[in-house]
Amino acid sequence: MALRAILARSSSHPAAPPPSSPTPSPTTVTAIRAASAAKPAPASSPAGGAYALELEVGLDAVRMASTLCEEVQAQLMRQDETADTKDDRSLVTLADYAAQAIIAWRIQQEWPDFTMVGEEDAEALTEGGEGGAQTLEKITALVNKTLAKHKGDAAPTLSSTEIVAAINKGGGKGGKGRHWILDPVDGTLGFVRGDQYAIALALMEDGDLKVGVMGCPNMPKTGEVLEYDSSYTYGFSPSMVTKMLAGESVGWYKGCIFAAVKGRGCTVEPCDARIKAAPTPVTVSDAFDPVSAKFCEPVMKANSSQGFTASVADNLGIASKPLRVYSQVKYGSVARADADVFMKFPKAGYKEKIWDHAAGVIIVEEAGGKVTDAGGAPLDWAGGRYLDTLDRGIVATSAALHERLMDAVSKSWSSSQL
Ligand SMILES: Nc1ncnc2c1ncn2[C@@H]1O[C@H](COP(=O)(O)OS(=O)(=O)O)[C@@H](OP(=O)(O)O)[C@H]1O
Ligand SMILES: [Mg+2]
Repeated sequence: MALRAILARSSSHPAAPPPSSPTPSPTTVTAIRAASAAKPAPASSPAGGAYALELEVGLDAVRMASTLCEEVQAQLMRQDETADTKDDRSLVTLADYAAQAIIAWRIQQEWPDFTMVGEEDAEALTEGGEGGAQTLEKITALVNKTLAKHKGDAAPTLSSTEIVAAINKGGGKGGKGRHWILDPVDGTLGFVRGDQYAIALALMEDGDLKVGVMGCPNMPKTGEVLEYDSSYTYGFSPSMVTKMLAGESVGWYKGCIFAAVKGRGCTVEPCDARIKAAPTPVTVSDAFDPVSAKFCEPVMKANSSQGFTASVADNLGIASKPLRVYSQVKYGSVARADADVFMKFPKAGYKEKIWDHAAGVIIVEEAGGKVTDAGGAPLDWAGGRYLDTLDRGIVATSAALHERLMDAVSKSWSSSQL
C-alpha cells in the first residue's frame, strides 16, 4: 500500500497517532519495563565507567539528529522537499548535511579539537551557487530549530559559517589516533523512500572501536520490520496500521537507539527522549535453528550479491527468504536477535567506507556477536576512510555461529564465480 494511502487511512481515524513522536500508553510502557525486568541483570552496562562522557554526548547528538531526520523524512513524504544527487550519483538530502552539522557541533562542545571521518562535506553548499546557498540557509534553519527544541533557552543560534565548519569536520583522514566516525543518514535510499535508515556514530581509538551509538527512527520496538519485504512503509507495518484503524494504542512502536561501549555491553532504548523506558540490554541469538533462522542483507542488488548470500544461507540450511533492510538497522537486527546473520558481498572493486559499518559493528560485538570479513579477519578501522584490506565482504553473526558461517562462505566461494 502506498504511504499516502496508509497515512490518509490512518489519519481518517480519530485514534490514530501522528507518524512521529507517538505518546506511549501507560500500559505499553509498563509492559516494556516488565519485559526488561524479567531478563537477567546484565554483567555491565554501557553507561558509567570508561567512555561515560563520550556515550552521553553521542546519545545526545544522535537523538537531536534523529529528531531532525524525522522532520525531513516527513517533508520528503509530503513532497515538500526533494533529494539531490551527489557527484558520485548517490543521494543526499537536507538531513544528511544537517545531521552531520548538529552531531559535529555537539561533539565540539566537549572536545574542541576532535577529528571526524564523516560521509558529507559542504562543498556543494559553498561552491554550489545560488542553489547551494539556499540549501545552506534551509540547513541552518533546521539545525537551529532542532537545537531550540532540545536545548530550550540554552540553545545557541548557529550561523551558516559555523554550520559549514561543523559539516567539514567530517573530512578527517582517519588512521591511527582517536577519531569519531559518522554516517549522518545511513541508507539514504531507504530514508527518501520513507523506509529504514540509521544515524550511525562511533568512536575509534588506534583501530579499536570504543563507543557506538545508532539511532534508528523507523525501527520497530520488536523485530517485525524484518517480517516484511518492501511492504514496510514509514515505520508502519500492515499489522500496526490495522491496530491503529481499530483505535488501539501502539505505544512505543518504533524508534530505537542502540548504545555500546567496548567491554560494557549493548543496550536499546526509545529514540524519542520523552518516552521513559530504561535502556534494555540486548544480546545476539543464542541458538541456531536453521528452520527458524533468518538472515538479512542490503535491499539493492547493486550493493551486494544476493545470489551468493542465497548460496551461503543454503549451505547453513536456512530455509526462510532473506530479510532485505536498508542501512545499519541490519546490524541492530542481529544485535537484538531479530536475525541470526547479516551478510554483504559488494561487487569486486567496490571500496567499503568505515562509516557504513563502524557503529553497527561495535553494537553487534558488544551484544555478543562477531563481525569479520569473508576471510574471518577483523575489519581494519585504522586504515583511513575506506576498509581497504577487506576480503570480499562482511559477515555479522553470533560468536557461536561464526565458524560455521565461515565454512559456508568457503563452500559457496569455491563453487561460485563471484
Ligand atoms: N555499489 C555499491 N556496493 C556496495 N555498497 C554500496 C554501493 N553503493 C553504495 N553503497 C553503500 O551502501 C550503503 C547502503 O547500504 P545498505 O546495506 O543500506 O544497502 S541497500 O540500500 O539496502 O541496498 C550506502 O550508504 P549510504 O550512502 O549512507 O546510503 C553506501 O555507502
Ligand atoms: Mg551509509
